[in-house]
Amino acid sequence: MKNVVILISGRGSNMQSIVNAQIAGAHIAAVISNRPDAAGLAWAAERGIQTAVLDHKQFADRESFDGALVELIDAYAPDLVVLAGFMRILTAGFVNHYANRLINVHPSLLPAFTGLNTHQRAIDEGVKLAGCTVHFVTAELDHGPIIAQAAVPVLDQDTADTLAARILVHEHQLYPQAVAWFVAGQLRIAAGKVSLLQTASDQPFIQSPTC
Ligand SMILES: Nc1nc2c(c(=O)[nH]1)N[C@@H](CN(C=O)c1ccc(C(=O)N[C@@H](CCC(=O)O)C(=O)O)cc1)CN2
Ligand SMILES: NCC(=O)N[C@@H]1O[C@H](COP(=O)([O-])[O-])[C@@H](O)[C@H]1O
Repeated sequence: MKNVVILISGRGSNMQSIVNAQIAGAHIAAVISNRPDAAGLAWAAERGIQTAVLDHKQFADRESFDGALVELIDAYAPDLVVLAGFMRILTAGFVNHYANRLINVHPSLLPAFTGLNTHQRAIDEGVKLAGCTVHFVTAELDHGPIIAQAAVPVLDQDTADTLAARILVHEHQLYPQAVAWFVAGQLRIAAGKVSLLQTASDQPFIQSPTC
């Protein structure tokens, strides 16, 4: 079994999709939040998953928070650390400690729209395709090697909320799949690019815009 630690900051819907996927070979060792009021904590605890809070506001700076977060996470002997709606920029020290075993889901088709407020920015720019990206995390924000993406059409009448809701459906499919590939040892990183080692049991994973 591979130990998976999931970091959240709020409702944790992506964490829930990963837990509900019951991924073969994955043990959800803990759900950790930087926010004491994160709704995902109660959801996880109700299902017997260990939870913890490390409030970033209790620390003088990023480095001290990240150092304490590493200590907390490492207590669960993680093979994989999953950022699922985790809303803190992590220091290079943290990212390097979990090199090639730290992933994130970002609500845009990276490299477009790094950072926050991605859906409103996509609408404001008039793009016709938006979506989500699962990637390995590097020190440079939202620029790590891409594992998988899902594209979603932007409709004329879309608001940030309607677009977010449509993309979230795909996040909830893409992220558990990416975790399953990692746990199965099917992901390889070379020269900043991720390749998927297919296995006989794999369904062809079609990554194409949904129209
Ligand atoms: N070093 C890295 N840290 C993080 C990455 C990354 O790729 N490299 N991904 C992010 C996730 N993320 C987008 O997917 C993201 C999260 C948070 C922020 C941000 O600006 N956070 C602010 C606080 C915002 C808030 O509390 O609401 C901050 O940290 O000052 C941008 C992008 C996770 N970390
Ligand atoms: N930059 C990070 C970021 O914006 N992540 C986004 O937060 C939303 C809530 O996630 P959740 O429902 O899993 O908590 C998700 O759409 C996720 O892509």
